Amino acid sequence: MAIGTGLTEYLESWAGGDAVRKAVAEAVFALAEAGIELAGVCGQGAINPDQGAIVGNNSGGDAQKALDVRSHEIVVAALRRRGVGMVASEEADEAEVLTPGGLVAVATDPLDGSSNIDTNVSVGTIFSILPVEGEASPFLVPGSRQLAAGFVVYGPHTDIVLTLGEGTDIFTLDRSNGAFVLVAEKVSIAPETAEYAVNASNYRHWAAGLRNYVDDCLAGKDGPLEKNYNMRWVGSLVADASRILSRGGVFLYPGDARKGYTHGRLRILYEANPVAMVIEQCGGKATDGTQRILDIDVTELHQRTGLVFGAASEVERIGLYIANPERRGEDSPLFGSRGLFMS
Ligand SMILES: O=P(O)(O)OC[C@H]1O[C@](O)(COP(=O)(O)O)[C@@H](O)[C@@H]1O
Ligand SMILES: [Mg+2]
Ligand SMILES: [Mg+2]
Repeated sequence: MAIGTGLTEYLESWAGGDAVRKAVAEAVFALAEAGIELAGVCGQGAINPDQGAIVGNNSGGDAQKALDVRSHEIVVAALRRRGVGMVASEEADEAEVLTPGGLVAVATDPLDGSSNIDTNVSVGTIFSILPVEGEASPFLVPGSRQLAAGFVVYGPHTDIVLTLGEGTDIFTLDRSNGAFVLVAEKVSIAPETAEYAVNASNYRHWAAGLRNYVDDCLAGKDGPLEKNYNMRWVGSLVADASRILSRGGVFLYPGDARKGYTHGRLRILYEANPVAMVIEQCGGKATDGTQRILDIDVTELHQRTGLVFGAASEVERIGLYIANPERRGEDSPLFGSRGLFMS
């Protein structure tokens, strides 16, 4: 598809006469419609002072803001209008049937990064589109079953990052006419990087392998990795993922020793799986530290997972550090020539 193609033409041409593809396309249209509405709502900021108010807790135990609840309602209403069969959301304990007989189900984080909402930092809506087949839950399957996935980012511009399983493409909202326009096709992530993203305030809770990796990044050119690293952490997964799509890098949110953080913070169904599919479709990798995210069994809607994704070689390097903490990753062919165990 040519750069500048509208989302409608792009999806209609991809779907053709295939019933499941048409259902996927309808789900993406729904998410685009919800995205336009949410971009407006988020853009109001403090003009609407109640948005940041805490109104309860979601099933993950996170504080739920008024805007989280509103985002959930906007996304669910759009999916219902477009005939999506079922929805599972960060903001609802249970999955909900929207359209009996619908061919696809959507798992969503309706507002990712909502703790940032008052600070005018990019937030977004993450989505995973799965097939509905028989009576079994469409959600309790590995992420490799996703038909499509992506996220909408409400930042200086509103983007939809989308994969239909044939590469990852990016659309930007043209605010003059309300249409999403293809701006980047078949995005690729360079396998090597010297930029990592991690919430380093958790350092003391990490396992030795991860501490060793970050220590070696901090040692820069003088350490075993023999290059200077840069660090970035937005704290909105969609914004950190967008940066990695545009200029490379790796993101780490591992499990750690804090109570409730054994499997990290991020939820596999509607955060890690869709981001992992997007990243793999760019040639990157996504693991829980050692295991491929898309191969992990999902047994609960709000299941958590460690998440490491981005530049393929760096994700592999991090896996070696985690798997062999005592050897500081020196088994890796990617390790610098001055590894700690090398003469
Ligand atoms: O505050 P922390 O521990 O750095 O966690 C940041 C992570 O939490 C999240 O905000 C979780 O998403 P929600 O805002 O949807 O709960 C991610 O977007 C982000 O990567
Ligand atoms: Mg989130
Ligand atoms: Mg959220």
